[in-house]
Amino acid sequence: MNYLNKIYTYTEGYRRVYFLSTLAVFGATVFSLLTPLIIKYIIDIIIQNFDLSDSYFEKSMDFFVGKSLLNTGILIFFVAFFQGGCLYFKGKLSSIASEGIVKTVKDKLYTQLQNVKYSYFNKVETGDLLQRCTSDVETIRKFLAIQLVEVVNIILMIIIIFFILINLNLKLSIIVLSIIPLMFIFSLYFFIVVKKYFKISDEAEAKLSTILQENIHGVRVVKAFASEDLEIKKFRCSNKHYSHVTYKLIRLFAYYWPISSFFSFVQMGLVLFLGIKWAVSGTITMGTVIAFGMYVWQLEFPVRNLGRILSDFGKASISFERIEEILDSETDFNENENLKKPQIKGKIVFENVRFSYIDKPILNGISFDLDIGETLGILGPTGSGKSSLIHLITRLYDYDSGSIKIDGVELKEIDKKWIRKNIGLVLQETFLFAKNVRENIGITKKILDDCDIFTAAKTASIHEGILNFKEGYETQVGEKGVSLSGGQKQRIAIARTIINNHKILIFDDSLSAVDIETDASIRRELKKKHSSSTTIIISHRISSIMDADKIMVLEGGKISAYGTHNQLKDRDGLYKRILKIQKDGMKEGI
Ligand SMILES: Nc1ncnc2c1ncn2[C@@H]1O[C@H](COP(=O)(O)OP(=O)(O)OP(=O)(O)O)[C@@H](O)[C@H]1O
Repeated sequence: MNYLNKIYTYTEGYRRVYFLSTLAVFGATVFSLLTPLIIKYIIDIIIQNFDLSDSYFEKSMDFFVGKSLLNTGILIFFVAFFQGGCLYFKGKLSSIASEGIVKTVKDKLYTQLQNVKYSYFNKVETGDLLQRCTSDVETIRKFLAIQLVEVVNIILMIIIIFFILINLNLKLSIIVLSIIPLMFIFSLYFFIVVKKYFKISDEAEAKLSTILQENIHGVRVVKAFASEDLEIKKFRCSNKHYSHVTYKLIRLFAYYWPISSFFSFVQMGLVLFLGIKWAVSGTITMGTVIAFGMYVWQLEFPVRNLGRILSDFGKASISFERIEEILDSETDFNENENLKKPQIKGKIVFENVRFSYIDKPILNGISFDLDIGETLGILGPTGSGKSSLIHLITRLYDYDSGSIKIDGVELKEIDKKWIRKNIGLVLQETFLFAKNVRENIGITKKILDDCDIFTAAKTASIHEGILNFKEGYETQVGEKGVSLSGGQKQRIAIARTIINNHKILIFDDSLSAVDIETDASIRRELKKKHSSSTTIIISHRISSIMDADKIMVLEGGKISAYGTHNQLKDRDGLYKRILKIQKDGMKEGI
């Protein structure tokens, strides 16, 4: 029930509406339970002309409607009208409350996903995350809007009917009501069994969404490798597992309904058999038997539905746990930390920096320094730790030991958001948003200024290219728009980064998809317009880094060579070898 406490915390701001909706439930329940008593009054007092009993209800009826059938009919009409009114308000108010609460949950989820640690996304699958943010949230909405209110309704109904039946006839009510605990225990047992299967089913559905999402995302790779058959097989296997689990759930429900029907039939059978027998012998009135029958009938569906609602409680609790897992995950930003927000000028000093992913050592004693406005080129084989190094500068990961200072301030003492806002990073993988080119370039700007956008695009050597698009800067990119070449996407991503005139610029292999000439032109423009920015360029292409003030060769997480192009070009080692390979390749026109 811990999750109920948590849900309670989310109801803040909507508790009054929820309370009013509970009152409406109460009203609807009370009105719905009046009808059988009125019918009993009609049969016993109006038709059979029995004497009034001691019951307050019959005395009140006699006072208000007398023995008139017409007046009683009008009363039934009003009871139905008020019951309908209460049901309307119940639906309306519980929907307002549940929608409001779900909105809060969605806002919290989205904010949390923006703030979770960068490393969080290494261990979660996108399909699973999407499922948590959509169908799990929907399960919570249904729980709050329908099931919770329904449970209150059923419990109220059982309590009120219990008191009415006891007052009508103690013996018959004990026999009839003794079936309810059996039904409840059965429902509870069912709920416990089914909860396990709901979790398995949710996980299977998430797996299926992940495969689907991955496949749609990577459809080009699948087609290029002609691996459609393999993908279909993978999907079918997952789909089979999902339908197997769902089938198990359906089978469990298929057992549930006949068994709970059996309980209901026994209950109704007892009322009819004993009630009519006692009515014939004159122990109770026929009106009482009919009222009993109506109450048992009224209870039948809610009590039978209790198991289903309880099982949905199970589903909601699983969904809630899955949502809580996201909300409880560690975030990157701690408001209480009160970290520094120094003005960033661009001096970077690494001293004996070591870093590992959990227990996998990646960087081993990295030391170098960069003055304001200097350019560092980093070269190294795949997996040597180049990206990891720049992830440390932006505090996407924190170093284990050693020191990184930005303008003399220890990096770990600088606010993460602040440092990221002050560093322009072009990532290795280019991602563009499903917006137009103009919006993509200015996505980090509050106000889109065309002049800034054009300047950034010109520096990234993409301005002319954009103007050649049919709709120019208004051209949609991303899923709905035209397909851009890899180089065009990279250059838009570069423009998006440099538009902010950061004092530190980092390019993580972000010129790999452009030709050598464009690469040189972009670097020339950068030097001209961002000469005061400290720049780090990671590249596998010597020509991209040869003009840098300093060049670092990274091998196996260690600096194997450090210097200028002139110092490294003749020194034995990786740099010289790659230079030769690339020179030879150019000569051969590769
Ligand atoms: N999130 C991660 N968790 C665990 N290991 C990781 C993670 N990211 C990278 N690695 C590992 O760290 C090592 C260095 O990776 P990194 O991305 O820094 O290399 P790189 O030099 O940038 O490679 P490339 O030139 O291919 O981009 C690799 O062995 C990689 O497998």
